[in-house]
Amino acid sequence: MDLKINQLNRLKGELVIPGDKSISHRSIILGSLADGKTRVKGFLESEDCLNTLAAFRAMGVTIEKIRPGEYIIEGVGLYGLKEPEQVIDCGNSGTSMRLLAGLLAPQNFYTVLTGDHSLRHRPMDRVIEPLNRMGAKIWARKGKYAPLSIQGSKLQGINYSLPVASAQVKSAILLAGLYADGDINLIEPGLSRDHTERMLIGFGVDLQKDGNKIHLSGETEKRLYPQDLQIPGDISSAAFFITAGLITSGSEILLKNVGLNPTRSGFIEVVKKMGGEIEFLNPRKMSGEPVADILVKSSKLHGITIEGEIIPRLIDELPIIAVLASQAEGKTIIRDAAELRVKETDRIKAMASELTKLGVEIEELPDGMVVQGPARIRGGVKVHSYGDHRIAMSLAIAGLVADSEIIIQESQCINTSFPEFVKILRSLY
Ligand SMILES: O=C(O)C1=C[C@@H](OP(=O)(O)O)[C@@H](O)[C@H](O)C1
Ligand SMILES: C=C(OP(=O)(O)O)C(=O)O
Repeated sequence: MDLKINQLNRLKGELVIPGDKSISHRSIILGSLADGKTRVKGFLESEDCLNTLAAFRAMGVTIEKIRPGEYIIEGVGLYGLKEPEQVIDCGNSGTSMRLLAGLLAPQNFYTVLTGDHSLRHRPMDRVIEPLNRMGAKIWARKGKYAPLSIQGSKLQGINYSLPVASAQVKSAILLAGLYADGDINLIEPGLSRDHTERMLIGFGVDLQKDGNKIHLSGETEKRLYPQDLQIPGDISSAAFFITAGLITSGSEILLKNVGLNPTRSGFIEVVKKMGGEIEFLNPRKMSGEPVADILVKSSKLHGITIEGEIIPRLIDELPIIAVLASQAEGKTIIRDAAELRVKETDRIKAMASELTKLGVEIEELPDGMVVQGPARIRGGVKVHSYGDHRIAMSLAIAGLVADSEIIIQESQCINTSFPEFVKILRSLY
């Protein structure tokens, strides 16, 4: 489907950003494993999270929709999942596949996980390797790719230094660890999003975290207690509209209820460093996560260097940061972000090729990119999403400052993480 975007200035208004994708996945997983009813409000009804939800229904969990975004999960306890009759289809969602691989490895049944073309070409060996070391029996196409077949088995603990800062790998091991004989000791090379740790603790699991070290004892009997969860707005979705407010002239927008977990909010640090006018109102906590309303105004931005420990804390925001950089004075250099090459598409290559079509001077690095701003965005151009939701939305925001209409091809992938994106964008015209 083509998405047509026209120039837009003076963005005004109050936007409600939909629920966090990472937390929505985890609410279904942990709610299903708890003993009793968990109520979730603000659940993100995007394709990825609905795939996780469908997987648990297929494993015998009753999940009732009360109203949009509100669900009751009848948790079956750690040992109550049932063997699904069918292959589990994770669609486009790396989070679903990697977290489920960890959870399914210690069950007393057999499962097969598959996904769409993109997901079947993303590396799964990063979870298979540590899980098999714990005693899991997981087989993969070419040892690395989905479909994965998992024969549940008894697991041991593990001492493991993660080779990449990945919340999905960490979470897969912790979910497997709920069933393991022996301790789980993890060391992360850099801090990645810590929603799994916060939520496991919130559900009553005795987990210790000290900087980049995580300990889950194998001694204590594990049990998850049901919760009432309110999911904050997704900072990764908010980033598109924050950028829109910053780069269009005469704009002032308020984004309500945005999650500001420090392991996720590297994007905000980048905006401030580039000179963005951004304010935080009404700071509060929501289900153990820091949240605020964000006021953003059109700003004069300048280029910066983004590298090192901040990268995992803004990994999904790098495509939209490339757009932000295209409107900033001077050079923005992004390094240490080779992980972008193994997301839904190669996001370095995709942004470099599509922003070049729009007239931006952008150079691809093996682990990042260099963007020279400020660029005049060329109108009358067709760009491609590569089937990747974050590429599609980043290009749409670039279109707001284009000379004339641009067209984003294959834009339906936006439903992966942000089905309301186009509606919210149109409300600003
Ligand atoms: O755990 C999660 O919810 C996620 C972790 C990140 O992936 P990696 O763990 O591969 O870095 C991120 O890119 C993805 O969108 C969601
Ligand atoms: C990389 C992403 O998600 P996942 O890994 O779950 O497919 C994303 O949402 O940008």
